[in-house]
Amino acid sequence: MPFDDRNFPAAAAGAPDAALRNRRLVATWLFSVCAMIWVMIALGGATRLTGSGLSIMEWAPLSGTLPPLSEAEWQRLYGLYQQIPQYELLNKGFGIDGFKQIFWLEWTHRLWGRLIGVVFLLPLIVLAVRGAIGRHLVPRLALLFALGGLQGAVGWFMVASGFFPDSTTVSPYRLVVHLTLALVLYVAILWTGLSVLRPVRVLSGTPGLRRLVKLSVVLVSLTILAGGFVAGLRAGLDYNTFPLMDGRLVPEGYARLVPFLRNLTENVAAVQFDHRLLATVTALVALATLAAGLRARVTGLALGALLALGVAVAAQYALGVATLLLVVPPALGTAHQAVAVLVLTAAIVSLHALRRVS
Ligand code: HEM
Repeated sequence: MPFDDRNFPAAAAGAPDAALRNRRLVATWLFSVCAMIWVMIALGGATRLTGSGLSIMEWAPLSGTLPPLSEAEWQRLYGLYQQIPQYELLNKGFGIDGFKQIFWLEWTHRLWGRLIGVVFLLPLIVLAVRGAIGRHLVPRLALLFALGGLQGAVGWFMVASGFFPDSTTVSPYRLVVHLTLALVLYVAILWTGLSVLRPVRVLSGTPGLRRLVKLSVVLVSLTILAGGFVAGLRAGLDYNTFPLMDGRLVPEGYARLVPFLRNLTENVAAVQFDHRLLATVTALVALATLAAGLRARVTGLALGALLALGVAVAAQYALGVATLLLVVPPALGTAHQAVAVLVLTAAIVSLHALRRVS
């Protein structure tokens, strides 16, 4: 969908100042939602890494907003938790106080999700009614809201896989679907906000630079996907050396599963190796992209975004290695998950700033 003045009725009516104000207002709102999704992704990482994600066995989008308000309600929820294998296998006998500790993080994660929905929907209605957003943009934003609701359902679909017999964690596949949908939503809202703010397409950079930026976006996305499988399989708890894995560059047993494709998602050694390899290629390509941008003398937002990409990817690489060497402490693992979103953000803003005029 093109972003032009038809999306901002005040401009069409010949009021450029009002249109500019509307654009800034709408963009600020969309970027605020992005910031909330970023916090949500970090909270999700902390929830997973502290083993809190399976503590609420019900999916109650409305009534679940309130935490337990009586001792009887705490006991009821604790009773439900005692029925799942994670309690039997990992937390047996940790008592109501232990249960409360893991409950609060998962509850906060869900509450934050509901808040994002409210912060998206209410301004959407108000801005659309006041004519601050035009007819052309409303369906796209409504679709994004519906996708947000779907993400809540996918979250529950993921959590439900943790209740299977003998299971103490959720399915890695469902975890990756949940992470991917969160990032698709994040990128779509970010891109929409950027397009609202900068509807005029100014061509800058060279075709070679634009190709490198696109490659960076693809590689960052693939590395994040691979990271999802490392997290889902808890593959960071093994091979805690760098750069060698058990004394070898390519770990023994890389291709031990048949058919071969299963190794990419189910074999701890291969999943961790692939993430390392992809991260290394991503970091090199992102730094080459920054160098190409400096050579092409890009300025303004494009320069800022490319510099941010270089810094973020280097920090993320270092964080990844530290997380691995220290055997995934929750604080570092959460930071690694959060900074991944910043790397993606820098790559997407670079792409937007350098996009081609059609
Ligand atoms: C461009 C660089 C990198 C990106 C974008 C990236 C991204 C990610 C993401 C998104 C996750 C978690 C996904 C989730 O929780 O669902 C993850 C997990 C992980 N990554 Fe990276 N990563 C990068 C570099 C590295 C490097 C260089 C290493 C180590 C050599 C590393 C080691 C790990 C480990 C051990 C985990 C699992 C942590 C956990 O269980 O929470 N990463 N990565």
